Amino acid sequence: MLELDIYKKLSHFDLQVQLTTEQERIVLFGPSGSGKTTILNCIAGIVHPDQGFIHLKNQCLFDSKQKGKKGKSGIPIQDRNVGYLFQDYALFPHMTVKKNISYGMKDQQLVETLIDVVGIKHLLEQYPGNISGGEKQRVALVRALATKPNALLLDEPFSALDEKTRIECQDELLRIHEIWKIPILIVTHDWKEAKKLGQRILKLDKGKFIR
Ligand SMILES: Nc1ncnc2c1ncn2[C@@H]1O[C@H](COP(=O)(O)OP(=O)(O)OP(=O)(O)O)[C@@H](O)[C@H]1O
Repeated sequence: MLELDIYKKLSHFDLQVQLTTEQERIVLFGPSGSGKTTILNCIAGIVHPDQGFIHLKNQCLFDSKQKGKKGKSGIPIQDRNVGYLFQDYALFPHMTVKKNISYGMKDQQLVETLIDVVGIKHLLEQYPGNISGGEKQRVALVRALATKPNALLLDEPFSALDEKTRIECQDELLRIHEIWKIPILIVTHDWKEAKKLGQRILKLDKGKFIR
């Protein structure tokens, strides 16, 4: 379960959102600069809310009411158990696909299942520089999940891909979520993608959810 209630002063407006979910795929949809990435960054621990709390699976990631570190910056990024997938893949270029995936891997059996579901077995010995954008994004997805996160954050994960590859990656994400039920937050600008992937779509404008 993911539960958050956060407030953060941004340059042009205040971000103020509340969200509770068990294991849904939630799409954050809104214009550029409305605060979508900041919400994901707060959950991941890259930026810190000014006030509020974030709880994930019985763990308090951040709580401004608590004294000390947890009240200021929350628990460190590496201890949050959150998978984060960016638009630009962020694979380690000097490591093979296999090494990239093994980095931080917690469950070998699960990783082997994911490699099968996503269909990247033939790429394991390749380096990121030698594989296509769609392949990189599949590898990055498996790598994000290999750490067995309690939640998955996807920031415009498929926007750089061509239509066909995008649809394939979306389908793979849906398949993965079927076998592995965790909260997934997806940022997208594509309404078609939002409707396909989101079990709930939250529209954001100037830091607030709107109807
Ligand atoms: N740490 C910060 N402190 C103050 N303001 C910030 C901070 N991070 C981002 N902002 C501002 O907050 C607003 C929201 O940024 P954010 O990146 O969350 O938007 P977004 O909805 O993800 O946009 P896009 O769709 O273009 O990626 C922007 O106006 C940005 O300049």
